[in-house]
Amino acid sequence: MIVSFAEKMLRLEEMVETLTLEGLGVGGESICAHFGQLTHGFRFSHYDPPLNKETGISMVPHRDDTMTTAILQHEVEGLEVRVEDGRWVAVPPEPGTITFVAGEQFTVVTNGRVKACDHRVRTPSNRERYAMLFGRKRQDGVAVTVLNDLVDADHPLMYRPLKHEEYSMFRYTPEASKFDDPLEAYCGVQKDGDGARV
Ligand SMILES: O=C(O)CCC(=O)C(=O)O
Ligand SMILES: [Fe+2]
Repeated sequence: MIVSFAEKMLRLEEMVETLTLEGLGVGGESICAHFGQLTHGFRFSHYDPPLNKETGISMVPHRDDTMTTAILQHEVEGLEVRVEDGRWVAVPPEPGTITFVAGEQFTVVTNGRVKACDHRVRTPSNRERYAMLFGRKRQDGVAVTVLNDLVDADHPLMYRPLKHEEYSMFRYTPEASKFDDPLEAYCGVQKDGDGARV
């Protein structure tokens, strides 16, 4: 059963990614080649009632290190996403709904056109909570690169190839926490006088 569920999730994820990439003008062959370099996995999460009853926060704001993450919330609320004006918006745990959040790898692939989604878990009702997550990311050993279709005179290359295993080690270091955007700091193409890492 879990295998057939995973297959369906994969098909759905491919559909969401395809629509997004096609919408940005990426051709079918590039999308196929990109999909050929991905892998996927499931995670199940259980949250005790939040330790801090006042804030209700049980997962701090973060960006995923995936291409995309599909999130299924089971009955109890919690997922919140940060929208453009900085407000946090709750995503209700409606039965049968799946929320897709873009991860940092998708920002690289789309040459910065799709920003990774800031999200967190906050459960004001202080209830125990379950969620299921289906993530898609680049296979180990294969760097994440910008899709050529998304680089042109109006959209210069924004990211060098991202060695994602190395980045995940850097990502949680004290050095990385100094940056608002550690991805940019790690593999952003150097702009005038800006101190991006090589
Ligand atoms: O539980 C959720 O709704 C989201 C969890 C999450 O963002 C994560 O595990 O990265
Ligand atoms: Fe997340």
